[in-house]
Amino acid sequence: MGCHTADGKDLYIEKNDLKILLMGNPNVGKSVVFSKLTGMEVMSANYTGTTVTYTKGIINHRKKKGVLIDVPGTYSLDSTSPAEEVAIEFLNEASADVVICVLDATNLERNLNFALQVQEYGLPTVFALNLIDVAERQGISIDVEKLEKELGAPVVPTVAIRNIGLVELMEKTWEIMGNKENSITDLTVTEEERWQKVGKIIKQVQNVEDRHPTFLEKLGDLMLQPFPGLPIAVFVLMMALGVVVGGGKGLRAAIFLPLVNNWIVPFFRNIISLFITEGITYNILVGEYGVLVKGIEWPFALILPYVLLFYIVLSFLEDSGYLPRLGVLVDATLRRLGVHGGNIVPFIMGYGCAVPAILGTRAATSYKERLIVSSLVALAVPCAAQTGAFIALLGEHSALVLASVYLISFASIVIAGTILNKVIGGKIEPMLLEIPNLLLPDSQALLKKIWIRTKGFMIEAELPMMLGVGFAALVAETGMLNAVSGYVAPLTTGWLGLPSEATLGLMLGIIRRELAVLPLLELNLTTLQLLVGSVVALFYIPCLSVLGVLIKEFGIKISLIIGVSTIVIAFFIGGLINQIGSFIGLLF
Ligand SMILES: Nc1nc2c(ncn2[C@@H]2O[C@H](COP(=O)(O)OP(=O)(O)OP(=O)(O)O)[C@@H](O)[C@H]2O)c(=O)[nH]1
Ligand SMILES: [Mg+2]
Repeated sequence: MGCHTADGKDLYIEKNDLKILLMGNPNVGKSVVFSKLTGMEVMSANYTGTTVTYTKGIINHRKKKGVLIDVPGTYSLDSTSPAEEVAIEFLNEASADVVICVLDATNLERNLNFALQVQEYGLPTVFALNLIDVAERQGISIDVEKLEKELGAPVVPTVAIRNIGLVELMEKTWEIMGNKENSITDLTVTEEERWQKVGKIIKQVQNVEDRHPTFLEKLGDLMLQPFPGLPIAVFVLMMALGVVVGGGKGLRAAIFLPLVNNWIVPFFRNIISLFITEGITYNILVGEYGVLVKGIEWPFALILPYVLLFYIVLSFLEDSGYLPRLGVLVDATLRRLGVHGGNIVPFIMGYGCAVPAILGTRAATSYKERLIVSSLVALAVPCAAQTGAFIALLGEHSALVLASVYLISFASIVIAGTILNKVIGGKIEPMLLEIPNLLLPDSQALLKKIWIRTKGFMIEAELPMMLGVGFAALVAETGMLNAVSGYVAPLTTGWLGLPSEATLGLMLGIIRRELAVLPLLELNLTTLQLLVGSVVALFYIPCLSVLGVLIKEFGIKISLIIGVSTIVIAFFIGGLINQIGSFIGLLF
C-alpha cells in the first residue's frame, strides 16, 4: 500500500557529483527540507523517528548536480543506537562535500549541542535554523548574525514547510561546498566542554520573552495528564472513528458506488460487448466476477473511500504532534504487552497499512519491542483496506458483528501481547519518545501527504486486486474452485460452518487482506457465518507485501513462524466461534 517512505532507492553517485548530508536532531524538519529541495516525496511527521533509513535524492543547482542524503535524526553522535551509527558512518565514510545541519529553533540548546558535534567532524557545514515560525509564536527570538559568528558558519533561518529560506540555504550550501578552511576535525572535545560552549552561545544569541502560554501549548500540556488527557484521547479516537466509518459510508454511497456502477463498469461492458458477448473470456472480463467489474468496484467503490479518510485522519494526527502524547497516556498499558507507549505510533499506522508500521518499529528501543509490535500488527490489526471490506460486508447487515470483530481484534492484541512479552526474552527500555510541539498542521503539507498515500494505494492495491479478481474468475469459471473446495471442505464447511465457496476468500486472502473478506459479500451468509468468516479473515495470514517486509526485517524463520501462527489462530478461533455459536443456536 502506498505508504512507504521512499527509502532504499539507490541512486548512482558519480565521482563529480557533490555529496550533501542532511543531518540534525529527530523531528526538526529534515525530511521536509529534503522533499522541497529534491522534489522527491518522502514521509514527514511530527514525532521522532519518522525517517528510519536514509534516502537519497538529486538537487540541481547552478549547473552542478548534488546528491542529498536524508540521514535519520539522532540526538547525538555517540554511536549508542543503530540510527547514530548510520549517521556517524556517513560523516566518516561518505566523504561528504558539505553538511546541511537542520536546527529546531524552538529547542536551540539541545540542537546546538548536536551542531557542535557535527562541526567536530571537520566538514564544511551550513545550518538551517528551522521552525522559526513556531519559535516566534513561542516568544523565542534568535540573533542569527551572532549565531553565525559563534559557529563560524552560515546560518539560514527557514520555515521549511512554507519554502521560506530554502533558496538561500541552497546558495549558501553551494558557496561553502568543499571549503574546508574554517573547519577543523577535533574529536577530543568532552561532553562537558561542549555543553559549556552551548551555554555561552545560548546566552549570546537567544532571547525568550516572558509571556502567557498559547492555547495550543496549554492544550498540549493538558493532553499529557490522565485528566483531562484520557477523556480527550477518547474524544479524539471517537472522532477519528466517526470520520472514517461514517464519512466513508457517506462518500461511498453518494459518490464512489454510483460513479463505478453507473458509469465506469457499464462503459467497459459496452466496449467489451462490441467484440464478444459470451464465453469464458467475456465472463472473466465483465461477467459477474469480472476483472473489470469486481476488479474496479471492490478497490475503488468499496475500499478507497475508507482508505482516503483514514489517511486524512492519520496525516492530521501525525502532523499535529498528538500521537506521542497519546503514547504517554497509554505507556503503562502497553508495557503489559512488553512495549513502551511510543509504540502506539506504529500500532495506529498499522490500521492504515502494516508495511510502514513494521518499518516504523525501527524507531523502537529494542529488538523485543520491534518483534512484538510487528507480530501483533501482522496478526490482529486490520489494515484500512480490510476495514473498508468489513464495513462493506457487515455495515448494513449487523453493526453488532462489526463491533464484535474489532473487540475480538483488541482482545487478541492484549492476549497475544501478554504471551509474547513472556515468551520473548529481553527487557523493555524506558520510553524515549520526545513530546513535540502541538501544531496546527499546515494544510498544504497535509494535502500533499494525503495525496502521496492515496496515490500509492491506488497504484499498489489496484493491480494485485485486479489480479486477484482475475484469478477468482478463472478458478470459478474453470471449475478449479470446486475441486479445491472439495479438498478443504472438512475445514471450511465442517469446522468453520461456511459454504464451500468461502474457499475463494482463503485463496485470495494470501494476496491482500481485504480479499479474504470481499468474496464473502456474494455468499448470502447467516449472522454467525458472517462473524466466523470475518474473524478468520482478520487473523488469517498477513498479505504478500507484509510477509515481504517481515522477511526483510526479521528473516525467513521468524516470518514463517508468524505466518503459520496467524493461519492456525485464524482457523482455531473462527472454528471455536462457529462451534460455540452453533451449540448456543441449538439450545434456543
Ligand atoms: N510549523 C512548521 N512546521 C514544520 C517546519 N518544518 C517541518 N515542520 C513539521 O515538523 C514535523 C517534522 O518534520 P520532519 O521533516 O518529519 O522531521 P525530520 O527531521 O525528518 O524527523 P525524523 O525523520 O524523525 O528525524 C512535520 O510535521 C513537519 O510538517 C516549519 O518550518 N514550520
Ligand atoms: Mg525525517
